[in-house]
Amino acid sequence: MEEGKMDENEWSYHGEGNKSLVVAHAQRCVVLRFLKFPPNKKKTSEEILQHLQNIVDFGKNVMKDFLGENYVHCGEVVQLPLEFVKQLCLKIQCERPESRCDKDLDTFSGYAMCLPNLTRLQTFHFAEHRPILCVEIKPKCGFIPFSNDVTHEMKHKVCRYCMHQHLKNGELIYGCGDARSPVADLKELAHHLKPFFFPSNGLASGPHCTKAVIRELVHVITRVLLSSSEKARAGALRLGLQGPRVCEASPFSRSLHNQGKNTSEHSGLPKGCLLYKTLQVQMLDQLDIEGLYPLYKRVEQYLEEFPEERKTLQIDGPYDEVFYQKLLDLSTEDDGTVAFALTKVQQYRVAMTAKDCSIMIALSPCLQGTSSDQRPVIPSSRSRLAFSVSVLDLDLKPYESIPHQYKLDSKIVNYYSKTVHAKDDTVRSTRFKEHEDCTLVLHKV
Ligand SMILES: O=P(O)(O)O[C@@H]1[C@@H](OP(=O)(O)O)[C@H](OP(=O)(O)O)[C@H](O)[C@H](OP(=O)(O)O)[C@H]1OP(=O)(O)O
Ligand SMILES: Nc1ncnc2c1ncn2[C@@H]1O[C@H](COP(=O)(O)OP(=O)(O)OP(=O)(O)O)[C@@H](O)[C@H]1O
Repeated sequence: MEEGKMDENEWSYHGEGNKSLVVAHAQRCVVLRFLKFPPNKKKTSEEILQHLQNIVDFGKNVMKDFLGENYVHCGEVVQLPLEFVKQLCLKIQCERPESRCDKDLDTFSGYAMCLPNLTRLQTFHFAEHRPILCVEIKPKCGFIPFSNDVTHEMKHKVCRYCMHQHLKNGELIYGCGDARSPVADLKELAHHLKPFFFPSNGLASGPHCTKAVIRELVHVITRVLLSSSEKARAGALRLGLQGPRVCEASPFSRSLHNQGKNTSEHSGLPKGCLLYKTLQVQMLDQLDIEGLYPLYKRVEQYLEEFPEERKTLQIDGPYDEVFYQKLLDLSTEDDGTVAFALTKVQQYRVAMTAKDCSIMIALSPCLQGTSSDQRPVIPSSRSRLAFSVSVLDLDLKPYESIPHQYKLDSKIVNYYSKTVHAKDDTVRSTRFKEHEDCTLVLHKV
């Protein structure tokens, strides 16, 4: 990146989450990712640089190994002219959603991360002039807690995600049970998808067509998620599923029940695929927050006595090879040491990170008669689709968030048990229609 020649007009607002904001370059397939902070919580430039460097190191030394070289793009920290950042911030402000404006873009340090634009196919450095369909999925937690430390029976039946949605009072959209008819929205979605999936150039229409196109989207995404690249290995972790396999509140559970099937002893995911690897990292949360919290307090007590040890314990980095090697110790035998407690705390932070990452899938039709340039392809009814799959938002969750997670966990389960589960049967039977063989549940962003 030629920092001296930065022009804000070449960059446009791309998206943002709770902690960072992303702008994309108009021609080149790169994005800049800036940190965001609440207005009264400014950090020094050194702190921001360290934070960004930690994100890059964590991706390189930990996540690349766990998830696979091909899926993780760590990027690099770049220093930008302050004037460019200020002008860019002014330019994009009007495009930011109001709900995200409680935090400001960091315009003081001049540091940001430069990453490949993962909404593009990863083999091209410049924007291509052919349609790209991009789907971002947040694969929240993929297992039900199996830890013996879990005290709330409900946590063995219903997953945290399903329970949490009720506490958030989020509105379910495109779900089968909401008051509005999703038909018009689904029709519009299908209209946009037809050029990618429908054999007759999107000219056919009607409810049957809408359903077929959306089913094909789900089919293609599933195939991409279950695919393995040749280089993909099973990953460094070997954690087996234990306990109940499927969330009782999910449509998947109902569908298995209807088919008279039991939940399987294993995840059923191919070992080289990204979903399997993501699940393995999520399962580093072996003890659940209920088993982890006392260990966190053990570390805290030690740090109160020996605050200078915080650095040696690598609580705030560096996230290097030593940090990585310690994560591989899967033993759950507590010998009462701070070392054991620390390993479990660090594994929990990594697991929470994997429970909050996103998977970006970019799909583009292969032109007829051309080779796929050695890119992976997936067949669809209209043409073959070249695709790339990447993981993003792999920022290690902070040590400080553990007490919050502990309190939140209790709040989520108590709320669900008291307010929802009591009247659950009626709600569930109306929310998810029986005999639906594909369910697309989208949430407002
Ligand atoms: O608590 P959850 O499971 O709702 O996850 C939060 C996410 O909510 P969602 O994925 O929409 O359910 C939440 O995402 P949104 O802001 O809702 O887009 C954040 O990713 C948050 O992480 P952090 O505090 O920014 O590090 C996430 O918080 P933690 O992963 O730190 O719990
Ligand atoms: N390298 C990238 N290429 C393309 N789009 C990206 C890239 N990185 C992030 N994005 C887009 O920007 C959005 C916000 O980025 P990101 O998820 O990293 O933000 P965050 O604030 O860390 O998220 P969270 O709310 O989960 O904490 C993503 O959801 C994605 O749509």
